[in-house]
Amino acid sequence: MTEGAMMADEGGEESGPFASNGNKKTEDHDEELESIKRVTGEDGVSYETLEDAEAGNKIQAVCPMVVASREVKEKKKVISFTTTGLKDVYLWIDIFGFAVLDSHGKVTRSVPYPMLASWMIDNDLFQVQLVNKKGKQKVYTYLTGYHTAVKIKNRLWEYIDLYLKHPKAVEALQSFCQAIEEGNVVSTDLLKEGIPLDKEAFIDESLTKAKKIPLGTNKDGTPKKPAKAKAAATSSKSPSKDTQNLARAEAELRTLREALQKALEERDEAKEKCEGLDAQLELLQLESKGGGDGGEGASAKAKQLEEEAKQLKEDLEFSVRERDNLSKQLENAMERMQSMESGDAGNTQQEVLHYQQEAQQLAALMEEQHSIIDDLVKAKSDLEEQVAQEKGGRQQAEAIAEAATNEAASAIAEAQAAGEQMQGEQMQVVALGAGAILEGCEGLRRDLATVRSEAEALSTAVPLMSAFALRQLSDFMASGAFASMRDAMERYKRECKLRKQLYNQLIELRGNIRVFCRVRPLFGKEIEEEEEDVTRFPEEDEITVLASDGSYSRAKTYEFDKVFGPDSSQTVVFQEVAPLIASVLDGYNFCIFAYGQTGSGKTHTMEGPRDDPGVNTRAIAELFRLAEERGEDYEINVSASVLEIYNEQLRDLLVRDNSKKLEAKLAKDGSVHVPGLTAMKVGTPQDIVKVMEVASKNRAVSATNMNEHSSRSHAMLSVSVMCRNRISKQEHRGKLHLVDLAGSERVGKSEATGARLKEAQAINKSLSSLGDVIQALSAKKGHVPFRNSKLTYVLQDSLGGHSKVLMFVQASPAGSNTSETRCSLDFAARARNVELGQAKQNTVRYGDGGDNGHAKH
Ligand SMILES: Nc1ncnc2c1ncn2[C@@H]1O[C@H](COP(=O)(O)OP(=O)(O)OP(=O)(O)O)[C@@H](O)[C@H]1O
Repeated sequence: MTEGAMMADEGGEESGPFASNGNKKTEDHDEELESIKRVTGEDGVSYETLEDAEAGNKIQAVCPMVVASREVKEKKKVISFTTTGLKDVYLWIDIFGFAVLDSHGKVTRSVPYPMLASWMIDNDLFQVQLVNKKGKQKVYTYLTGYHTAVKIKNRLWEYIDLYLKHPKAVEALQSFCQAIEEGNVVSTDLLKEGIPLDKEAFIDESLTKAKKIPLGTNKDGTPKKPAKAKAAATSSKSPSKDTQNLARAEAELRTLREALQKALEERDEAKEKCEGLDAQLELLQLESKGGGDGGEGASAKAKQLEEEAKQLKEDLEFSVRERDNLSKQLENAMERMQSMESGDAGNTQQEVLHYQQEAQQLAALMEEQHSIIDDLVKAKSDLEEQVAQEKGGRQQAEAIAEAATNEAASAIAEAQAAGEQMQGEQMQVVALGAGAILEGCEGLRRDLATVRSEAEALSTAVPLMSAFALRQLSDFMASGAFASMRDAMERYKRECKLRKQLYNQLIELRGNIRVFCRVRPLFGKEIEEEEEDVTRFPEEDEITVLASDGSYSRAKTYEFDKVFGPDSSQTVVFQEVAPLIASVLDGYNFCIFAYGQTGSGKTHTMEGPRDDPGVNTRAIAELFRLAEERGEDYEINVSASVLEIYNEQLRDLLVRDNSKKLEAKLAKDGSVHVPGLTAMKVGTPQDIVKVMEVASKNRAVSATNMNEHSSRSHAMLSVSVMCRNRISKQEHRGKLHLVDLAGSERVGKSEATGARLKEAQAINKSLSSLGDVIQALSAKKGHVPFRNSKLTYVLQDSLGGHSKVLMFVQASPAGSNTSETRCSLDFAARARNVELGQAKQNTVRYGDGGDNGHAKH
């Protein structure tokens, strides 16, 4: 502990935070301390006091003499003190004493007190550990604002500089550094424990503090018990034990004081000796410099004395260190006694903890402020940069503008000069031009006369030439050449037809899905809004879709089995379907479905208007026509059912109450049945119209808006045909599915909410499942996901079960529908690649127990 503190205790006197020892050698010290006291206040040095002192600029200021290092580990290196902002600086400062400054900041006196206390600055936390006037160690924590912290820090650097300039301070500092080197430094904080630390432990302890861990750790580095708890534990002990402890501590203290006193005496003695020897040495050196006979002897003596002095100095240093150790032990003993007398230590500890908490909060705030300041600084520099750039740019622009102005001026001048010259030249040009025009007119007049005479010649030649041509033509037609040309043309047509037939046969064999594309005409609103028609038909059975603006930039051409343009009538379309219908009578399953976005004409193609029916009615009429053609030998039974798939539920559209739940079932032979679905017997083509009407009515019952509803559900008209050959006793059972799918553009659209969202999701699910099924079929995958939706499940025996399939891909020609049209055509192109395999005929001999009653009436 400090000399001063110890002596104050001894003498029973107290003189401020740093007590005097009453020793005559330190009398001056006492005075100095008194003067310090005036500005330091009762509790020790506080920044505010210094500030006040300086603000008045009258009285002397007191500052701590410190050694500090930004890196605690480099504590011994006290030379470089550069400041780089507070943020990342953990500053550990040890006070060696106090320097007294005058109003100009000059050190007038210094009072070195090595190892008196420690200061720590961590951002806005400014902590001072001092020894109060009772010689008791106390921690004072000052929470400062950012700017104050900066000032304190800067001030400390100033103090350090001043301190280092002061010879006494340097001396103290050197001994301190040496003490650190030798590992004899005792942390002030750990003096309480009376444990002298080695250098490493000291550094570790310092680092712990720098990291803001509550003050005080045990020797092994574990956190100490809070003082309060300690106090509580102590209070629970019996009073006699406390008394014993106190007595023991007093005895220890006495012993230590004695030892210290002895050490001090030894030191003073050694110092005196040393000073005497120094004086002698000086004298001898002077003598030896002066020369003479005795020079050599004197010089030898001087050397010997120098050796002695050196030895004594070392002894002195050793005793100083010894004394310091003893001081520390003494301080520790005193501390322990005091903590037994009062709960002060606990209070201090609590105080420290409290301040540390507040400090942490403030540190967080500071952090925030720092980042704001950093942002502001950055913004400022950005702005400055911008301003500089703009300045540069403006200067450049001004230079360019000036150059342009100059150029313009010279151009104007040149233009004026040229203008004047041109006026004369222009006159000449005009005169020349007029001459040329006159000449041209002359030439034209001459040409006109020639043309007139030629026309007259021709008017007489043409009748003669046409008579000649007619004669030639009749000769040619009469000749064999014309006949052979006509033959060639007919042969070509036949070839084409044959090729088509062969192709169809190939399709038939492979079982490819046939794809017919039909483009509807632009209608009403689209014409009004002058929408672009983006479809072109470059070749037969080819369609090109242009970009939405009608350009060929992203044109894509598709080839299908048949392509019908907007002018194609229902009759023309059906002509292509009709040949396939016969297969139903022969016991084949045939599925025709229409795919496309809403309003692309699916219903028009499949159902069509009453006065111009579509595929459904025409197909059934064709069935009856073919049956009739087959004559008496055949017995034909036709029945129809209409199924709707709405929101992934099956509905029977031939009954009024369609609340009955229907489920599709897959039979062992791979055919799909819907148990409970009504099948109506159809005897004539007109009957199918009635069936359609019933279905339409029942569909309308469950929907507020029929048209809207039709776009959001799939409708499937299934016609079952039983055709018996009375002679061969063969029975063919064929099925014709006619499917009008929901609008495909709903796939992926999700803006809908509530009921619409549910519908959209259901359509999405079923059509994407259809896509997956098509994909799996075209990739010839082993597993085809028919079960993923009701639609694909119902179509399983058409798409996967040796059925013939025809797909109508419907397209809108409007530019606004380009992307939907492309999607539909891409989908159809994929479908066209699907090879379902050769269709299977369902034939039984009805006399052999085949089931006849598959139709319900
Ligand atoms: N080829 C065509 N010739 C003349 N008009 C047509 C043609 N195709 C469709 N239309 C007309 O276009 C409109 C929309 O056609 P349609 O109702 O058949 O479309 P859709 O694809 O079935 O629509 P949704 O998916 O909503 O049921 C109807 O007024 C229909 O008469």
